[in-house]
Amino acid sequence: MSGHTIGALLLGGVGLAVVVWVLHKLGRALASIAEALAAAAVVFLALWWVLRGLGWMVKEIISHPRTSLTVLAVAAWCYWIGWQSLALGAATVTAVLLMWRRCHLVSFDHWAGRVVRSWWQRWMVYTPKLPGWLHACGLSVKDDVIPVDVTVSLVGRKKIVRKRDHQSVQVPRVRAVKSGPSWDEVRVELVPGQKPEDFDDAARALATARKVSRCQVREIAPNVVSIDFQRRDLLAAPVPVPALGESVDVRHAWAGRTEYGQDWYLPLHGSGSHTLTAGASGAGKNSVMWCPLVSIAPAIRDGLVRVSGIDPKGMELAYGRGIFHRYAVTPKEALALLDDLVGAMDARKTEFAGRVRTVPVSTEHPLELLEFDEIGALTRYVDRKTRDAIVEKVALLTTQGRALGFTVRGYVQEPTKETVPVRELFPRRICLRVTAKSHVGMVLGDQAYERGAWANRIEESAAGVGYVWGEGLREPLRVRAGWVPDEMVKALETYVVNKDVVVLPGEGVAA
Ligand SMILES: Nc1ncnc2c1ncn2[C@@H]1O[C@H](COP(=O)(O)OP(=O)(O)OP(=O)(O)O)[C@@H](O)[C@H]1O
Repeated sequence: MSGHTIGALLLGGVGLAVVVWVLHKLGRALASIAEALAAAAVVFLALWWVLRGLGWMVKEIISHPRTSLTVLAVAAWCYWIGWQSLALGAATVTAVLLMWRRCHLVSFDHWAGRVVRSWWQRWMVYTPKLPGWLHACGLSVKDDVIPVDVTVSLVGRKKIVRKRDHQSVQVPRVRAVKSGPSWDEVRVELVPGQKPEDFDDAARALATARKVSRCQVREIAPNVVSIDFQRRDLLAAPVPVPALGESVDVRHAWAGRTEYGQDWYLPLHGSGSHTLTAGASGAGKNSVMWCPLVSIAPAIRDGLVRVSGIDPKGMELAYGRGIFHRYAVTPKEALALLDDLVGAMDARKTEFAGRVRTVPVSTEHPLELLEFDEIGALTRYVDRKTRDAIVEKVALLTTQGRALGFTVRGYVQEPTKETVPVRELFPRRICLRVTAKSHVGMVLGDQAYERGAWANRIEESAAGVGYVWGEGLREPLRVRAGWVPDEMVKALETYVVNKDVVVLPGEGVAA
């Protein structure tokens, strides 16, 4: 080998060593850059997820403040004070709530029960299950435009893929759930492409999906409907009049049952005793009239309560004619009866003025109870002079009668101002089944319908069912008057008229 070749080989070897060394350095520099980039990506991703998590938490706290704050409070309590005291506190609160529920079910349900139940129904029933039910009942909107995925490869080629198996489906979102004693009101927000009528058509299918007997749909706003499910109905069957005792409280006469399955009482004397009951034909107005009379039967027989009846149809009260101390059918007779009552009231006023503030009920000064059936027939459909006189007398009795022991109970089919001009003078109103939504407001006042008094939706088969509102009731209360069959009216008459009869009308009469 010549010296020239050896020199070239040596030079080549050195050159290769330099190249390897440069590559080695380059590799190490690239590796540390890649490492730094990877570390930065990990930090960035972690930060991104933390921020997303925080954003989600803030959103949840704002949109569900009660649930989130409860969870936070429980977690904080467990962390700072310990779970034992939390368990003890929870047990104490539960015991207090149970006692409250036992002592006063209606106020418990209004302030606590329905809040917890609404929360439970929303998160355990409607939020997880309603989307599936809506979808199954055809109340979802499918996005028929097939999604297109665009992929850009490294070499710049665009690849278009149409996925047929991932069609998106939009389902109405649950906005709020309000759970009453019998009904759940679930407000949902419609998605574009839907209209409230679609929900009306699917109401029966939705009831089946929820496994309840009834479902109704109400339009709340152009894009919000309330889907109402009836969970249970304690007033589905007629309410029999229970066996009543000899002791009677005319301020607290048994009248039927409430939707909570509790007894419903009406005052026939004192504050809030003048009562107007509205209901379409066959709504059960007569059971609202007869039932409290049955429960105060001993007081009627003993002369502590004197019942007068105005019966324009000449049928209903005539069936228990013997119960009534005064009785009128024609407008002329009605006016004479009212004149007599107003005269008695004036006499009592003269006798007691300045001596007592409320006349005590006694046999000398009995509670005068006027049952005015079909009040509209005499305050609208008679000649003007008689009508004005009747309206004037009823107004006198309702405005001055309370403290003097005079109570008026009127019954009307059509509760408009023209039919019952003295409507506002009755402090207590009962709305049985009516034919128009507007009648609910006329009887129970503004907002009654919005707050759940859906008297226009009561079925014809549910005679005696109605709503009461006001007088300390925060929400309209669904009630059903006790069912008084004809035999019981006759038994009441016999008991009142014949002093030898010892069997109370509520006993031994099949309901
Ligand atoms: N509380 C009740 N429970 C069950 N069924 C009832 C009740 N009240 C009434 N009914 C049924 O409804 C029918 C009609 O009732 P009711 O005569 O009281 O109606 P109404 O409102 O007075 O009608 P109208 O104004 O036409 O006289 C009764 O014959 C009875 O079959």
